[in-house]
Parts: sequence; C-alpha cells; structure tokens
Amino acid sequence: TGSTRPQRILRAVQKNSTRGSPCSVVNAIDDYCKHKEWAMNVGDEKGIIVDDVVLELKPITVLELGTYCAYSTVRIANLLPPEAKLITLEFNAESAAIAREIITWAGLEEKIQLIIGASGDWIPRLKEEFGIETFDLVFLDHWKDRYLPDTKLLEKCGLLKPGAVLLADNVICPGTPDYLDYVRNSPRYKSKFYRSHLEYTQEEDGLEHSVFLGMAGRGAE
Ligand SMILES: Cc1ccc(Cc2cc(O)c(O)c(C(=O)NC/C=C/[C@H]3O[C@@H](n4cnc5c(N)ncnc54)[C@H](O)[C@@H]3O)c2)cc1
Ligand SMILES: [Mg+2]
Repeated sequence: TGSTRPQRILRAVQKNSTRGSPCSVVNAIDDYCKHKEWAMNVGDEKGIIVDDVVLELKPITVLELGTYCAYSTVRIANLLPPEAKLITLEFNAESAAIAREIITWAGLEEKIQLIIGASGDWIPRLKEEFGIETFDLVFLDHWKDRYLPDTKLLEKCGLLKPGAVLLADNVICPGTPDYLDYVRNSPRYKSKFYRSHLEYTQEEDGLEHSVFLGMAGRGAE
C-alpha cells in the first residue's frame, strides 16, 4: 500500500530540514506543499499573521485544535517564551503519530503536549489533567463545524480569561459562518478579520482574531 500525505510530509521534513531547527522544518513543509503536494497547513502567508499575533501576545499557555502534521504547532511553539507550553489536540492517530515525529525532529517536544483525542472530550478535562488555569491563546484549525461548539465549551469550562485570544484559520475557505457570526456579534468578544489567501493558492481566505472580554462581556446582555 502507498504512503499517506502526512507520511510524505514527514519524509520531506527529514530530507530537507535540519534536526532541531523549527524554522527549517516550517520551510521544508511549505516548500513541499507549494511545489509537490498541497496540504492543509496554515501555510506561509497566513503563517506570518499567526507569527505576528504570537509575538505581540507573548502567550504562556496555548491550545491548538487540530494538529494535523504539526506545521502550525511547530511554527507557534518556536516563537513562545521559554516557560510557555502549547497543548495540541488531534483525534486521528495516524496524523498524531506523524505530528509527534515532526515535533521531535524540530526539537520542540519539551514545549508541546500532543494529546490524541477529540476536542469535545478533552477540553473539559484540561484543567484537572494538565493543571491548566486558562489559555492565553487558542488556535482553531480543526473541522470547521467544531469551532463554535468548542468555543462555547471553552467558555463553559472557564478556560478563557479576559484578554485571551481566539485565532481561527479558514473563516472564509472552507468557511466557518456560525462561528464568525458568534464572535462578531457576541458582547463577549472583540473580533477582527485578517484577510489573506488559502495556503499555497490564490483563493480568498483569512484568519479571525477574537479577544475574549469576559462572560459578562461589555454593553447590554
Ligand atoms: C471546500 C474546501 C475543502 C478544503 C479546503 C482546504 C482546507 C484548508 C485548511 O486550512 C483547513 O484547515 C481545512 C480543514 O478541513 N481542516 C480540518 C482539519 C482537521 C484536522 O484536525 C483533526 N480534527 C478535526 N476535528 C477534530 C477534533 N474535534 N478534535 C481533534 N482533532 C480534530 C483532524 O483529524 C485533522 O487532522 C481545509 C478548502 C475548501
Ligand atoms: Mg486550516
């Protein structure tokens, strides 16, 4: 049987990047996906916006929903302060296995906790199982119909504190209409859109950046 796309991405990383160099891992994946085989990484164009958000926010606790091949996991973790931690959830065991290899190759296993499981099952367990108080940054890049339910779950579990940032990929393509409607109209969030393009293409896409204001939110209930 042939290889899978994640396996081919791992091979490209091992062939074209330097162990322990997250930047070279990110570049190797972008190069492979640009010239050989498209894959659903946030990519280099949207990746620069992600970098700016991380560098500005300096988050100590980060949650990523949807690891896939750990492209954004490595890209974000590489920019975190020394004591920071990133938890990433991935329910596909094959993807998770490849992601773990890429995280180790990049030398970031100390900063990143990869959990194999579904966000809906694991978000309610993060406080007591990982001693998480709240997340400073949440990067949403999993199935698009899970963005809204998982955001409400994060609120319900008290995992967001005022000032926490939700950064959502693909709010145009494939699109997350119910999530956008919520974060743009709820008094609990201050939301702004970063226009960009679908990774490795000219298609319109973008990231939504939403600051959590607290459960009371501002203004009328
Ligand atoms: C029409 C169309 C199709 C595809 C595209 C292109 C395009 C561009 C993009 O940047 C995209 O992010 C996507 C996209 O579909 N991403 C979904 C990503 C899932 C990964 O996350 C995992 N996962 C999914 N739900 C969960 C969950 N609850 N708990 C834990 N892990 C989960 C899966 O196991 C996968 O590892 C698609 C554009 C337009
Ligand atoms: Mg995406």
